[in-house]
Amino acid sequence: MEQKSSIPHVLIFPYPAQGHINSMLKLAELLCLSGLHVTFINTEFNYSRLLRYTDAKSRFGRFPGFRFETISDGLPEDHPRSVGFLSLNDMFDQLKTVIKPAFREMVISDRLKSDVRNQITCIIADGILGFTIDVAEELGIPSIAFRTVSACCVYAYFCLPKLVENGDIPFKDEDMDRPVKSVPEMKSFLRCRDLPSFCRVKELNDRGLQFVETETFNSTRATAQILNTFEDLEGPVLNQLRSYWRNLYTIGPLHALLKSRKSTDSSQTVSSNGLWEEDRSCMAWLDLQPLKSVVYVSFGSLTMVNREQWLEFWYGLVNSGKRFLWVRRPDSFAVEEEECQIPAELVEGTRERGYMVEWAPQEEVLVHPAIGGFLTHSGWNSTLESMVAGVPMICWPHFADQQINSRYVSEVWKMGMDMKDKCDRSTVEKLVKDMMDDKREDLMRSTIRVSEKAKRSISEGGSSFRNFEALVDFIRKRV
Ligand SMILES: O=c1ccn([C@@H]2O[C@H](COP(=O)(O)OP(=O)(O)O[C@H]3O[C@H](CO)[C@@H](O)[C@H](O)[C@H]3O)[C@@H](O)[C@H]2O)c(=O)[nH]1
Ligand SMILES: C[C@H]1CC[C@@H]2C(C(=O)O)=CO[C@@H](O)[C@@H]21
Repeated sequence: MEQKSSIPHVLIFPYPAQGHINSMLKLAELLCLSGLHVTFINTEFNYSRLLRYTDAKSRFGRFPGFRFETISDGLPEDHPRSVGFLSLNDMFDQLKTVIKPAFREMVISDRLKSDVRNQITCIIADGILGFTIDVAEELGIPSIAFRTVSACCVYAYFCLPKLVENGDIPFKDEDMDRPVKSVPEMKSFLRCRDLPSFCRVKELNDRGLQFVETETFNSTRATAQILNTFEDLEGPVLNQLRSYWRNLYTIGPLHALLKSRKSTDSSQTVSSNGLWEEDRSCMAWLDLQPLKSVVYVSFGSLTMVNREQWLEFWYGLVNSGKRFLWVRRPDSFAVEEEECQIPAELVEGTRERGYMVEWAPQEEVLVHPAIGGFLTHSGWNSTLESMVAGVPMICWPHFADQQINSRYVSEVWKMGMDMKDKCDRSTVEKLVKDMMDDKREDLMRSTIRVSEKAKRSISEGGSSFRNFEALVDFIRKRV
């Protein structure tokens, strides 16, 4: 049996939003399976939802060296948190004024150590929570910045000074199709509209832009960095990133790495880390649908859709004549559903070929044999999940990294179509038909290629498999 004093104790702290908690919980589980002790911090608000809607407590309960801890985000219970842009700024405020001091106090005190666990030996925090690096430095322990977005997005942020110097941003004109030349690796395909949404500003002092730029450059101060991606997918950009981040571990797709590690343990299946209640009835509905016949529609955990957009998507899906499974989060509508008169043809088309849920077991849905395509907002987790499942995509990016992810999906990985900045029923209908019929053969060829590469990366001997082992080694050597 390993001595307590030699077991690393890792503190994991995600930005308090679904897309970040998800991948960092996967990492936590992988580290526990490797025998490390882990403390995982959530905000009280997110932790109570995680307990309500998932089996996280019992799943992690089987690791004696694992603990959940919570910090208040200081916001009232009914605050929308990260949903919508205004509330994003509220969260940025809370990070500075409430979360940062609470985090420091928790880590500096001896509270996290016990008879069976060391004091914290390493902090793995979200790559946009730079204050955690200061705390690690104060304690004299290593800090690892885990940026949960794509490498191509992070690289675009590192190019921000060049984008400003060359006059690419702030946007002066409205020509969103203007090619962007300041990111050398992307100059053959990157347009203004493909830059991460935080670049869509008229003033350089925009809060969101300053936040992502500051945090990106701050992350170079961490002892090491993690990305949920793989070498075969983003190789050229990763080479560039390594001039900023000398200790970069690419260990994705994390959900697939975890699944493969757990499949050697017979008691395990895919587990949810969702902050909404999963409606599993859609799995039974999928079981009744023909092979590859269903379009899965989901815009992640933060996207807001207005009434007009919602109706255009709905008409486009119904008019395509294809079957669809649509996730409509209860908090994703700017209007109350009762206020909307639903046209009879939509009700009828949905009854015949559609199914709607408020939150789905997405990882399981995407690998279901009935799924033929994914209409997605291009959040990074969804993109990776679709890649591994070998499902082509129609991308409708909403904000942040999604604008550049969707460009890579269509122009570089060629596993989908990008409908950014458009939302009309005829475009939706055409792209659904393209994905499911007219352009399917070509799309599937590259989709399968990417999927195979992803699976190879997490299999024994693959780059992410080896990098994860190296990461565990790195953490062990620093106890
Ligand atoms: O019904 C659903 C819908 C989603 N999910 C899961 O929720 C996660 C959503 O993550 P993601 O696709 O990354 O979208 P967001 O929730 O929007 O994620 C935020 O965080 C990501 C990681 O930083 C960024 O890439 C996104 O742009 C940002 O919006 C995925 O794992 C999905 O499997 C479900 O389980 N059920
Ligand atoms: C809350 C948003 C600010 C930036 C974050 C992000 C990132 O660049 O790491 C991606 O998606 C959003 O969830 C985050």
